[in-house]
Amino acid sequence: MTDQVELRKKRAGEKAVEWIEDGMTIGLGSGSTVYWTIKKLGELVNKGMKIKGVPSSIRTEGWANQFGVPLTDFQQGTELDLAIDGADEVDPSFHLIKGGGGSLVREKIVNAASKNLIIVVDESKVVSNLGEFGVPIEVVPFGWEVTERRISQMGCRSIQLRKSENEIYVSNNGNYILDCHFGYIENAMNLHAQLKQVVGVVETGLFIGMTDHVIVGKDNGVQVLRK
Ligand SMILES: O=C[C@H](O)[C@H](O)[C@H](O)COP(=O)(O)O
Repeated sequence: MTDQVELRKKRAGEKAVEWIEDGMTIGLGSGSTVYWTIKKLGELVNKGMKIKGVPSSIRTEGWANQFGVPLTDFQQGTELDLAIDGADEVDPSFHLIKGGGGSLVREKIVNAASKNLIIVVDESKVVSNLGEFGVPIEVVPFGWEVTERRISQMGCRSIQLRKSENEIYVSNNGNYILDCHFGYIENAMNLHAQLKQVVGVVETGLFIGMTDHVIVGKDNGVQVLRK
């Protein structure tokens, strides 16, 4: 990754803390852009801000611990005021493809539990149509081959079982991920609904109608997109 891309991610990630207020409970998304949010949030906590975070991945939990961001979980009747998360693609309706880092299920649970969702991205993630980036689909390992065949019959142009260093990638939930290219997606909500009907599918990386604001990191600053 170039320094310029990293700078754009940093700008977007850091900007998001401006929406965080004392006393809030925050959903902490996953990925290299949210890393900057968590780092900045750690600075604010060290200066006395009182917040708690609910992490959406084991990696995020590690960063929160590293930067001194206090954590909580859903067991304690937690209500999330705000969630901040990254994305792999954002379209003009703020529909998203997420899960490039494999955290889609926990991210969707955290984001759906939050009153508001802010997405932080570098400008390369803002697209006119979803679909260039394959849709990650988390599936139960048992019978994944059958699940894959069913999804292939749904207009999927290519489908790959995600691997990491030649081993099958296993999500934080113990599941596999299929990366599915459908070409440009005309109706993301329909596609998501159809995929969810397939036995063995746990969740899709299509996040529809959840996002309130998008913060875009650019070469010359940040842009805040509002609905
Ligand atoms: O599973 C990973 C998440 O959906 C990430 O939020 C997404 O992949 C964007 O990550 P990054 O900010 O590293 O591009």
